[in-house]
Parts: sequence; structure tokens; C-alpha cells
Amino acid sequence: MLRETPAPEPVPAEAPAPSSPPLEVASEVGRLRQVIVHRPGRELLRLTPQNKDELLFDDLLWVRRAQEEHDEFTAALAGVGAEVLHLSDLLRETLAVPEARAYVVDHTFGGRLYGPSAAPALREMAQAMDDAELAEVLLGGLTKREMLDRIAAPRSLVLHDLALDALVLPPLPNHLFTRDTSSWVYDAVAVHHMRMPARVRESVHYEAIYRWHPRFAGRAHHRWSAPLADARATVEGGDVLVLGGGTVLVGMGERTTPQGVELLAARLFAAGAADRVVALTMPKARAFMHLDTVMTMVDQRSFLKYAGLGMLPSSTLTPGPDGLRVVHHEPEHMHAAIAEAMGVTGLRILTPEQDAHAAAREQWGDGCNALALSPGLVVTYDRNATANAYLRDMGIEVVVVPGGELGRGRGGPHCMSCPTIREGI
Ligand SMILES: NC(=O)NCCC[C@H](N)C(=O)O
Repeated sequence: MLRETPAPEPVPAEAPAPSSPPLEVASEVGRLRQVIVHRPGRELLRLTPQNKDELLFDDLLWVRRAQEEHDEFTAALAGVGAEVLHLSDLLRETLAVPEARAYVVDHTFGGRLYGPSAAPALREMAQAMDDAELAEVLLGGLTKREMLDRIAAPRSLVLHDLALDALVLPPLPNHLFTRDTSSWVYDAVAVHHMRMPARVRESVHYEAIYRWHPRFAGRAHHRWSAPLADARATVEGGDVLVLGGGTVLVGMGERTTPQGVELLAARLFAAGAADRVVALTMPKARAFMHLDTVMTMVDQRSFLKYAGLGMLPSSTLTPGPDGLRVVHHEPEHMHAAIAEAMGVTGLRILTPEQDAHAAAREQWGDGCNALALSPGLVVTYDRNATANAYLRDMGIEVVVVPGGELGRGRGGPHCMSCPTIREGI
């Protein structure tokens, strides 16, 4: 792996000890016990002024600094005793399982993407790599020049048309935001179909990890998704908040569709894992791309909320005799609808007082994207001084980490974490 600063040495994949706690995310704010993150790597060195928009980044990152920032972030998680799993390790270890390797290679270098001439040659090239090299290529992508270092040019119209430095396999810089591609909701996981083309391939990696990695394979957990199949019914994990006690809050903004929410709710209800899903209708805009960019939970009934979000129309889904029962609420009842679903008398909404410009700037810098480590203890970016000071005034303990570089991808601590084990409240 081409790293700007050294990363910890990989350790061999191990199945969890039989006594380890079950995979389950029982709430948004209960004690965080295990979490998947991704340290920025070579994929971010592929970002250029020309491709950054398509790859969903607003700027080019200084990768070395981003890695240092990320190391501080993971140290904060480990500092409270959470087990930190690195996506790159999980992927490399998964590729050691022959069925997993074949699945990933087939879904990465498919004939429909590369044409019948190049696809078999690219698959053969990938199968000849060792696990570490293949993981690095899957995350960081591959240029035509790098391909030609490995194999003779296949006679392919698709590849012939590519310039030498063009990417035969695009990088996946948004793997940084592990929250979005899969989510654990109570005792099961959904591997999401991603809305934006730049992120679709991320799901192949999680599908393989949860099916074949010794840490996850064979451990009793349901699935809230059909493997890579729910193409139009998109849900992204940044839109999903597990409120606890059988309630889930989902945002329908730029990424998550109503179809996706209904499908998720139906699966949760059928398994008895949840009995209330509240769906919020959000603006379809990049600044509101996921619910967690505008609203996150910080203790048992407190939410940090962006002033510019306002009140949104919402709907409560519950199991009905012939499927889903859906009740719609006017925007002014948004907080009441969430509180009712949670079975509490009211929410504490935390919105720092600041002028509209300052609020918009902090929200753009992920000021509302807090990650709870336990009830009332959160990690946030240091740059959002007003939100952090306000949270402290409100009795929330705040651990700050630097986010000057990481934030350029439009995600904060909540986006950069995929909890796999979290206690209830
Ligand atoms: N939950 C989140 O808000 N994740 C941040 C995703 C940022 C990424 N650049 C994207 O556009 O998908």
C-alpha cells in the first residue's frame, strides 16, 4: 500500500473468541464496542481537479495530513475501549478465502463493464495478485499504464480507447465514509445499494466481508438487504439512525429513496427487530446528502440539529395487517413524531445559536456530524468551535479531532464510522 505515513502492521485474520459480544447495534448512543473505519490511502492520491466532482469530493486532500487526522480519530475510538477494525485489513483477509476472491473479482471486472474481450484478461490479472496487492488495487484503482506493467494489452476496444494514464479501475475514495455502505440495525446488517455511481463498487467489498471474513461469516446475523440486488431502492447508512428500543429514524434526501425505506422497514418488521420506522423527507441537495450531515443523536434523547434544516414532513411506518401501515405528519410535528416513536415525552433539540452564515459554514464542515462514544460523550471535528462550545455548555462531553483535510470529502466522525457492536440505552 502506498502510504504517506506508516500504518500499523497487519495481523492475521482471526475469528472472534466465542465469548465476544454478538454483532448488534442496539442504539445510536450506547457504548461503542466495535467499529469499522478506513484510513485514507492511495485512493485519495488519485483525486485530481478533473475527477474530484465525479468522485464526490470538493477538494484534493493533503493525504499525509489526512492520515494523521484519521489516526487521531481512531485513537479517540480506541481510547474509550472500542475495537477498531480497518476496512483495508478486512478486505485483504477476506480475499484469502477463494470464494470471496472469485466473487469480488467477478463483480469488479464484469463483462458488462469491460466488454467480452478485456473482462477475462482483467479477471486473470486480478487472480494472479496476492491478497494485499489485490486489496490495494480494489481500493486505489488501476491505470492503464499500471495494468500494462502486469499483463500484455488485451485486444479490446474498451481498453484501446483509454489513454495510458486513464483509470481502467476507478479508485474508491469514499470508502473513507464507512457509515454509508453498510449499516447494522439491531442484530443484522444491510449492505446498501449506493445511489451515486462513484460508490456502487464499495458494496461488493462489504458483501464479501460479511459473507466470508472469519469475523462475520457463520455468526448468527440476519440480513436487511438482498446481495447487491436492491438497485432502485437505495438506502445509505448516513441516513439511518438506530434510535433504540425498536425504533429507526431514516432520512430521505439525496441518496435514500422511499422505496428503500419501505423495503428496509418491511424486512425489519418481518424479523421482529424493529416495530417503528420514522422517515423524514429532506431537501434533495448535496449539503443535505445524508441525515447525519444535519442531525445526529448525542445522548438518550438529545439531537444536535442544523439550524438550516427546519422542520420536515415525516411519516411513521409500523407493521400493518396487510403490510406496512404509514401515517404522515405535517412538518411542525417532526420532533413529536420522533419522540412518540421513541416512547419519550419530548426530544432535546440542540441547535447552536449563530448567524445563518456561520451555521451554514459549520454544517458544511460537518459541525452536526457528531459520533457518540457513549451517552453524552461525542467525537467531533475541532474546526466547529461554536457547535463544540455549545455542546459542552449543554452538558455534552466533547472529544475533538482535527478535520481540516478529512472534511474536504464532506463527512465527519459519524460518517467515518460503521459501528458493528454498540450497546443499547
Ligand atoms: N454520511 C455521510 O454524510 N457521509 C459522507 C459522504 C461523503 C461522500 N463524499 C459522498 O458524497 O458520498
